[in-house]
Amino acid sequence: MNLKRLELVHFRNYHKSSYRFEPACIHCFYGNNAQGKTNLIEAIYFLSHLRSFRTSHIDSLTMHQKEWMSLSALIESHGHDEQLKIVVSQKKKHLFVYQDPVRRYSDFIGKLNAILFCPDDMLLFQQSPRSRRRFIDMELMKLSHTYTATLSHFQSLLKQRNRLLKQDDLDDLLLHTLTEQMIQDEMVIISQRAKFVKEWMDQSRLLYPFFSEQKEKIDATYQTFVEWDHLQENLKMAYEKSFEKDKQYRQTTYGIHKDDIVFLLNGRPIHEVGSQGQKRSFLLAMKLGLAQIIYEKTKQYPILLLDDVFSELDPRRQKQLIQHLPRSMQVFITSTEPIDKQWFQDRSVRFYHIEDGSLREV
Ligand SMILES: Nc1ncnc2c1ncn2[C@@H]1O[C@H](COP(=O)(O)OP(=O)(O)OP(=O)(O)O)[C@@H](O)[C@H]1O
Repeated sequence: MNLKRLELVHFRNYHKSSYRFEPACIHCFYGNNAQGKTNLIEAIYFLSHLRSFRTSHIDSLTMHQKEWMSLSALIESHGHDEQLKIVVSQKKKHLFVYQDPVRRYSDFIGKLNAILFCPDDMLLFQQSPRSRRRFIDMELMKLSHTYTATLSHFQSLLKQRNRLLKQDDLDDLLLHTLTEQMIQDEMVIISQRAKFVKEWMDQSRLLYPFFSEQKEKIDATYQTFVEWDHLQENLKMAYEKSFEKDKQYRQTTYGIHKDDIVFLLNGRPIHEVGSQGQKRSFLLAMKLGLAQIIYEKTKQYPILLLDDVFSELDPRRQKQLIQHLPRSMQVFITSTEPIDKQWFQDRSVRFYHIEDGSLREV
């Protein structure tokens, strides 16, 4: 997959700019602090995920004193071009493919498939289970419409169930019907999440030795609230057991909305035992591993966004990262210093200087 053209209008500190990018090329952006490097990466990420990786306040993406912003992209996927556009106005997103409005987010997310690696990723190990579930869900949503539909159906059932549990004259029959339907969705979601984590780790494990000096073993497990064997019966039993507790607490106390992914270094949770360097190596292997499984599932690499990661990596890891970037993958890298051209060997690479929301090829 390639981003061939990007247009930003009133996006953060970009007034109105349009840029063309070479397919399968590494694009390096450098410039001083606060010039718009991360903003550019954020724009591409937003087109991919329909959300920012650094704010949940969508209005902060619009340039100060402006009423709206828009992002347009010409992408190439499996040899075909497609035009995507997002307009954000009064905190609402309006989506278009070519000129046609798109109503469902699921019909837009993942059309531009980008994966991001940024310094804040280190927080993934420490943050709440919710952010780890969200990470997995975003990736699965980009890969599967069935997953997106099932997850959204489950979330609406969960809301209904919680609303019901808050009522004084609780309808037991309705509660059981909703629970039955939730179990059906949960079976799909649990198996897809667990399968995805396994495949992801199988790839990441192969890449980890390139970024680590030691011979640690990395792994990740998907932890759900019931035992795996006889999943359906176990889910039923878990809900039956928790009915009274749910009624008492007036909310659904068990379910996949409490699941977690635990990342392990030599069998122990990495957030408890890992050094900063080990966590970075783990993340590098995870991000490139993710690109690899996306390639295996879709037969094309996603776009890789590397925001300010070079300042976090020692020269050996920087070099290993560049050398392990698949040749057909389009990459966008930001840094405060120009990156040494020799590191890219015979790879197609372009350099840009960013200043005050504007970029210039150098
Ligand atoms: N909504 C907005 N409207 C106008 N300017 C904005 C808006 N949001 C952020 N900015 C400006 O964008 C700039 C920050 O851009 P960005 O985060 O991309 O910096 P950067 O080049 O990645 O810097 P660093 O190297 O420090 O990470 C700041 O000057 C900030 O004031």
